[in-house]
Amino acid sequence: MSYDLSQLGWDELFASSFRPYDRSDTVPGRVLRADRGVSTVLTADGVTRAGLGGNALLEAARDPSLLPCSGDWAVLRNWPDRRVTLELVLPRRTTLIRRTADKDSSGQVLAANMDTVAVVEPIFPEPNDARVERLLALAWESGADPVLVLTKSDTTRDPAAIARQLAALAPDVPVIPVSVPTGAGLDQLRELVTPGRTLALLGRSGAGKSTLANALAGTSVMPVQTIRDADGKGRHTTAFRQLVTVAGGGSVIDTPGIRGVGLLDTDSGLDRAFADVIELAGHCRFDNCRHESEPECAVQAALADGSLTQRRLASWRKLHREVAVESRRRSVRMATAPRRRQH
Ligand SMILES: Nc1nc2c(ncn2[C@@H]2O[C@H](COP(=O)(O)OP(=O)(O)OP(=O)(O)O)[C@@H](O)[C@H]2O)c(=O)[nH]1
Ligand SMILES: [Zn+2]
Repeated sequence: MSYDLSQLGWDELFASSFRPYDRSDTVPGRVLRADRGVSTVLTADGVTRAGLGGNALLEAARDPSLLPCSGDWAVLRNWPDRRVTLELVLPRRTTLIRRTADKDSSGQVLAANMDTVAVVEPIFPEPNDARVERLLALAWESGADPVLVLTKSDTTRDPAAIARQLAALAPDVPVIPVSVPTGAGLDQLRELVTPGRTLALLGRSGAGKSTLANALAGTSVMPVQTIRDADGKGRHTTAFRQLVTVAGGGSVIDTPGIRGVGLLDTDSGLDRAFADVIELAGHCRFDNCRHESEPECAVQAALADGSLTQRRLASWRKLHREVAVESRRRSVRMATAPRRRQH
């Protein structure tokens, strides 16, 4: 089998970062899934399983976020005994990364090198505004283009009305209601997985990510949970997660259904996700306006005329606080890390 890697997004830029490692016993490949220590990788010769090589282990010890993840392009090395090792993760162009509970961790990379991140939120049960805002901040932060996908649109009479409501929480983000059983909205998503393009799906467990990935891929390559709880929450039953190739080119990365996502310590994603609030704040009389009781505060004015909701402002403040706390934690970590290493 010979696979054309350009269908998966391999281009001149990735090729040039591979070149220094290009030897007779190395090949590039894209990570379909990464389990502890073993990655499933698609190369021009087909799918192969690779353990972590010495170099990759060293890199990961230095920075765990450099462990391979779905979507990574990597350097594989073929050994004379037919073993294959993953030696290096090539620099990522975009990275979907969340803060983990482990406070020493540099964050968990959920997916890499996607062009688009779909925040996947079900229409049934009711979409959760705060979750959508948080996931959109994470999606913006990744460097890829976000879209908001509202799944299970067949479960409500007027999905367009719900899409309009949610559009207010998603400035500059296309909102696409979809249904897998009826096929509604799927064509719009297919445009995001044309040859060379990668779409990552991000959303809570039961949101309908695997169902969507399967529908886009064209064949059922991932087991989908069949049990739907009475509350519509579903159960986390799928452990088999990966990047799937779409017939005709392109790929979809299905990320694990996540309960909570912590934001890391940068706020550029947050600023994009709350572009409406940032825009308003730019019109306040004082540069350092706290939007509380200052005179000529554009944010307070928007609250008064109803163009901004108290809920959204509170949500923005909450996420900002979270990022600030994480930022302080991180600087403390950085200050103490070298000392710790000496012991
Ligand atoms: N009616 C309807 N049900 C859907 C649709 N898409 C998904 N579902 C159902 O929603 C449930 C959850 O779908 P999954 O695709 O497993 O959700 P997931 O986001 O992958 O969940 P995790 O694997 O836990 O992360 C399943 O019972 C699906 O059959 C849809 O468009 N319409
Ligand atoms: Zn203000």
